[in-house]
Amino acid sequence: MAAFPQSHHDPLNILMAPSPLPGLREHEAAPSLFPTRGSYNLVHASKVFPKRMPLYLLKKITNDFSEDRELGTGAYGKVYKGVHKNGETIAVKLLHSMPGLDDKCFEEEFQNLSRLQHKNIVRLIGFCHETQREFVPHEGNMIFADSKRMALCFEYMHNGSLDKYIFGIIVLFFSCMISLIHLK
Ligand SMILES: Nc1ncnc2c1ncn2[C@@H]1O[C@H](COP(=O)(O)OP(=O)(O)OP(=O)(O)O)[C@@H](O)[C@H]1O
Repeated sequence: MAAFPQSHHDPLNILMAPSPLPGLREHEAAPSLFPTRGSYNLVHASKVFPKRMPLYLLKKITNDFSEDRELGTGAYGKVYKGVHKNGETIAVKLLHSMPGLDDKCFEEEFQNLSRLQHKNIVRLIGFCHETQREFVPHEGNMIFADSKRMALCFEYMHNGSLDKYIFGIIVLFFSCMISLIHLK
């Protein structure tokens, strides 16, 4: 049975988690993302299940996906540092719109990532899947069209990604080799 209810009327509903979330009793339902009183721990709350994060919130915490918040670029999109007003930090991967990345593909990827829970795997803590109406250039004119924004939010890794370490180790290895050759 699908973990998410499918709706043929509203494509955004395909990612809406039922309430209360599976495995939780009514009084244990995951708290809202938005802090209502005191500080709210984004990362802790998402230990229950990745949460829907509205686009406006992701824009707010990434300074509207500004360049100075870019952490890196992968095959599927850019990754931004999102800093919540309470100081919590997350990594927001804003997916490129690309052929083949439809709602079904996004949902499958989301389901797979949600199931991955291991201390050595960066944890998915939220997602965003929204359609906005906006002016876009089209054949020399500006037209009003639907634009889909999809993002995946992960725990922020303070030390960056493993590939930087591997690259660092390779550089260190070759510098040592060159020093040894010079000593000979
Ligand atoms: N959770 C994170 N915390 C901090 N930095 C991150 C995080 N995730 C990604 N990054 C940064 O963003 C860069 C791009 O990450 P991304 O996962 O998009 O691409 P990738 O690691 O090349 O994998 P792929 O393109 O296959 O998805 C990484 O190299 C890293 O520097």
